[in-house]
Amino acid sequence: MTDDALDQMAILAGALPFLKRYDDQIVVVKYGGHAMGEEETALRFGRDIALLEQVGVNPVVVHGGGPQINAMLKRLGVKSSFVQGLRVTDEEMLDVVEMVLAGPVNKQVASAITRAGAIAVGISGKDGGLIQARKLTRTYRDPDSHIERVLDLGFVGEPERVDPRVLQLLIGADIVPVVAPVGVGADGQTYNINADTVAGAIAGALGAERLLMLTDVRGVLGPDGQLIPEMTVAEVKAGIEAGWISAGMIPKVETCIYAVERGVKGAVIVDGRVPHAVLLELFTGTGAGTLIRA
Ligand SMILES: Nc1ncnc2c1ncn2[C@@H]1O[C@H](COP(=O)(O)OP(=O)(O)O)[C@@H](O)[C@H]1O
Ligand SMILES: CC(=O)N[C@@H](CCC(=O)OP(=O)(O)O)C(=O)O
Repeated sequence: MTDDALDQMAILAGALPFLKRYDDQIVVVKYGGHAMGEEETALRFGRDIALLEQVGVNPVVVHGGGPQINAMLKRLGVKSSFVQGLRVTDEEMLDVVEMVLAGPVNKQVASAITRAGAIAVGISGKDGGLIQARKLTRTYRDPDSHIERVLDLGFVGEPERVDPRVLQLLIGADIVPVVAPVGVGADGQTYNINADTVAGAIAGALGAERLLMLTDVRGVLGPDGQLIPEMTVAEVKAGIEAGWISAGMIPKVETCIYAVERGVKGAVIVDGRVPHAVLLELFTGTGAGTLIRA
């Protein structure tokens, strides 16, 4: 038995009460591009997801791939920019984003899970009408004129409607769905959507028991830099207002709020760099990151 399998066994040894709680429940796991790291990290993640499936949980994986898109853009010599944490996406950029997310990244994640003994199928939000999207409209206040202006990020979208039937079919057949965050408009236009947002929308539409957001920080850190194990929606909103929750953490906590307000029992931000982060979060009493509840 490998060290990794022994670690999994050790976590499962005390997990009986938690196994009952999550039996046949849906757990949506957002696997961020930063958490993916080297091939061995992806394989270890795949083994944890396969184990969840094998012990009776129904995992659904939504992956990102920001750093992987950046690497491909570098190879192609294409420059990219972000506004409010979102990639400005023109037609050329959209081609690269879809190619990378729905291509190698999606297949690498699905194949890591399948190699570990479960069956995983990779799809994008365009398959089976999963994510009907619309162009994202955001406004910002011009700091000089104080006039409210519309932000144009090109083909960046937001989910308008999630049709979970394709996911339910796969889950019903004991297949782990692996979703790339690309959606399609009513007119057939493809949209690039932030993976956190897609994970929240899918967790809400499926009535998931838990949403786990795997990233490369320990969770939400307070003003003193200490990890906060549990927060209410009101406390999160106060943290954003006060400014100590900022940058890339904002879409993450906003996604968690969105999900818990739609009935997801708990949304957690977890450090995906920690070996077996998913198992530790679900199957140990203390959890590993920041739990956000209604
Ligand atoms: N209060 C906070 N606690 C933890 N991280 C925070 C906080 N405020 C801002 N951040 C930033 O948010 C980042 C996580 O978001 P991001 O890099 O977009 O993750 P991912 O690539 O996994 O989607 C952290 O690396 C950190 O720099
Ligand atoms: C609109 C937008 O910004 N889309 C993201 C989609 C991938 C993503 O969200 O990846 P991570 O979770 O690894 O950050 C992008 O183009 O990078």
